[in-house]
Amino acid sequence: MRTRPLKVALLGCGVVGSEVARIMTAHAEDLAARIGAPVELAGVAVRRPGKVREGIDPALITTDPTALVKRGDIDVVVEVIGGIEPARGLITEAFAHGASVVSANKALLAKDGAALHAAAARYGRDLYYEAAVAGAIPLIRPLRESLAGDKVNRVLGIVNGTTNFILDKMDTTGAGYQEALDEATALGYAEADPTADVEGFDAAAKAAILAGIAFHTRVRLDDVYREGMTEVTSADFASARAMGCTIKLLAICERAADGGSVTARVHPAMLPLSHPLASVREAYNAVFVESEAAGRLMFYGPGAGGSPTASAVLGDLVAVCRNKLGEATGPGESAYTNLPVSAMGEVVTRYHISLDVADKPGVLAQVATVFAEHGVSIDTVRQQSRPDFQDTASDGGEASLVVVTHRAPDAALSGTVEALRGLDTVRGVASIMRVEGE
Ligand SMILES: NC(=O)C1=CN([C@@H]2O[C@H](COP(=O)(O)OP(=O)(O)OC[C@H]3O[C@@H](n4cnc5c(N)ncnc54)[C@H](OP(=O)(O)O)[C@@H]3O)[C@@H](O)[C@H]2O)C=CC1
Ligand SMILES: N[C@@H](CC=O)C(=O)O
Repeated sequence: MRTRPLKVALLGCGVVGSEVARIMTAHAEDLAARIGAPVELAGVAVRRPGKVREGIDPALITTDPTALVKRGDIDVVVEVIGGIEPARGLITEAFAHGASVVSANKALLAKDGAALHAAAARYGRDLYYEAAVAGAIPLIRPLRESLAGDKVNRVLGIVNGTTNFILDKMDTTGAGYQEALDEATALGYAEADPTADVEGFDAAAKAAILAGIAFHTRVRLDDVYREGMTEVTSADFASARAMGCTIKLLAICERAADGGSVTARVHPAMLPLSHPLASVREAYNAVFVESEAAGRLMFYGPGAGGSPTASAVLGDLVAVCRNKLGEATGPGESAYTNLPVSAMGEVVTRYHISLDVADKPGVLAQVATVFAEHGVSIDTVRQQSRPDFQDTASDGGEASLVVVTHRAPDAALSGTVEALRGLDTVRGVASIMRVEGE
């Protein structure tokens, strides 16, 4: 074993960084044995130097991450600050000053992954980011390396722990949205600004990364259709239960049947209780991969939290350190196909639409005609009178009409809903939710 240690600069010492530092110290001997050289924490960059940080030598703390990465003797930079800047500039400086980089920063990788990969290649360094998608779950490496000889056609996943935690609590305990979010934040799952979680930005970033790796193409954050989960109500859960479903915020990346394009989307969806992803509880993540030769694979585990995420960071650290010692780099970017990313309108799936309608003769026929005119085939219709509503315009009361469709293009469904809103007898569109799984 080499005795001279590899030097690691830790940028950020929050939920994830503090766990990385703790495990580096606690498992120093094991890490050294696996790498073939000891690893030494050479500096820890933070924003608030006065904060007590258990187990970290105060002499290592700095508020100048740029000076740390420019020192010239750093072998690996671990970036767990998050956000776009200064993280992006620091990673680029790290490459320029001789270091490889391990990052957990999905927001940055989804936005600027291509430029960062190009910079890493230019300087002959590694850029690893297993922790950026689905926390502790080994996913990037299996997709990039283990499935490199296969053709992945679909990736369907629960990739945000915070929203899965909230939806699970709402479903199983009847908890309110805010109560469940507060609990997820206290447990360290949520981002500093939980908007990124609940509005689906975090999952969209992960979907962009996953789609890019799975289909060997370039998918940017802006290519991902995104809907958050803040509008999901207890009434939606009741509708889902009536259909034998639950509701999950899903990231779905698909290759078109003709192989000529891909789509990536994030939105809440009803999922049959029999689907393996339906039983993913609390902040757990799971990703279902469908490939030509391997068939269906499922990856499951903790997707957020300091210690699980640190596990993925340290796995990358070991790999990058081994590459350093071997004076090699690992597999770089696999984006070589440059497939176009289709718009959401071209996505084909099923829909659950809940309408408030006047409860009088002919309404069902009117509604069915609108679906037919837009080429959307109805699978089931359920009507329920609503004694709580009084019809102001006519003799009848109001009814709730739940339509579940067969598979149809998203654009056709949007057209249908727009036309339904124009009917006098349709008082409102209470909810529209996609239905995934068979
Ligand atoms: N938390 C999780 O479960 C997961 C997080 N991630 C990703 O990991 C990364 C880190 O997340 P997390 O640990 O939760 O974030 P935190 O907010 O807990 O930690 C951020 C750290 O960065 C430091 N920091 C912020 N700005 C600067 C700056 N300008 N210069 C120096 N240091 C700075 C903060 O310093 P100070 O301590 O002084 O405030 C803090 O130590 C993010 O990219 C996140 O998306 C990925 C998977 C899961
Ligand atoms: N906020 C994220 C953390 C991991 O990426 C989540 O809740 O999944």
